[in-house]
Amino acid sequence: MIIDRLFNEVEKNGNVCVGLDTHLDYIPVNLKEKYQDIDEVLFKFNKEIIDKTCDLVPVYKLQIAYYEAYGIKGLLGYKKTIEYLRSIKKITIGDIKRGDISSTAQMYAKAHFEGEFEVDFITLNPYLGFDTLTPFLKYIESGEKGVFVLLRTSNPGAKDIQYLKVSPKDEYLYYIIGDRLNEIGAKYRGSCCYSSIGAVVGGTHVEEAKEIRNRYKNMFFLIPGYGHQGATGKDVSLYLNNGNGGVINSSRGIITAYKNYEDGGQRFADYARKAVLDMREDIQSERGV
Ligand SMILES: O=c1ccn([C@@H]2O[C@H](COP(=O)(O)O)[C@@H](O)[C@H]2O)c(=O)[nH]1
Repeated sequence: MIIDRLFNEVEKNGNVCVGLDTHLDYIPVNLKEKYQDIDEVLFKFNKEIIDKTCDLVPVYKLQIAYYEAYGIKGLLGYKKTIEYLRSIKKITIGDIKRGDISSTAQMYAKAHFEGEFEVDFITLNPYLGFDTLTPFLKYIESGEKGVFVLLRTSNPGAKDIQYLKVSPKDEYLYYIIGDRLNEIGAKYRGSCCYSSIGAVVGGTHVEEAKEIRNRYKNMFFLIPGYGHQGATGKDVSLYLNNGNGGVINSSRGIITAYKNYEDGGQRFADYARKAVLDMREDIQSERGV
């Protein structure tokens, strides 16, 4: 199952998920000058970062907005990147945050679990209701695909809706979501004991971390918020379980790390590697590894 593959990759390579949120402003001028087409610029930048980090990380996440924003050529850059990652057997997360009525969700599933934009995991937004997840289940059942559903996000506005107290137990709304996902996900657990239905849990809020980790023992977490949004190794470690059970995303903190160095433009991929190594150490030091 895909979740067992991810679990094993984490055992081998640690928890860092490199976020390829590739804005053209993040790409050094010297690289942009070499290629005419946007898809090539995006892909070449991503490829250099992937080649320099793939022995250190279990998974890559591409936030699709960064590619959609550049139109057809941008999406071609997305396609080339995920194809490359899959060709070197790295696990891919398409951060697409979709969620719609089931007839439309069926087409989202086809779009991102088959064909030109095929990835291993996608992110979903459950706020239209749990029936919106149904079209994805046949892919999850095949063992080849998984999803991360938004549970409690990393942004300050998470408090606006996700923290509303809801009857009958007067608990935060995100627990209602989590409990139901846990039930649905029980059918799709791998031998690692985690389900291929995982959750997105922002690492920036720590007060409820222990409760969330304990309550959802069989749920694998995608944890954004490290670095640029302020979460530290200590914060994100609260969402792990013996060093596994989650991957921690950093996008700007890794792909723009080169901007802190004078020779960064020439060596952006080396500095991305350094940022991954520093992040791994920061997380592992919390476990005393
Ligand atoms: O709660 C959430 C869910 C998703 N994200 C995504 O993660 C990355 C974070 O980027 P950084 O540059 O490391 O801040 C980005 O793709 C978001 O869309 C999130 O931040 N929080």
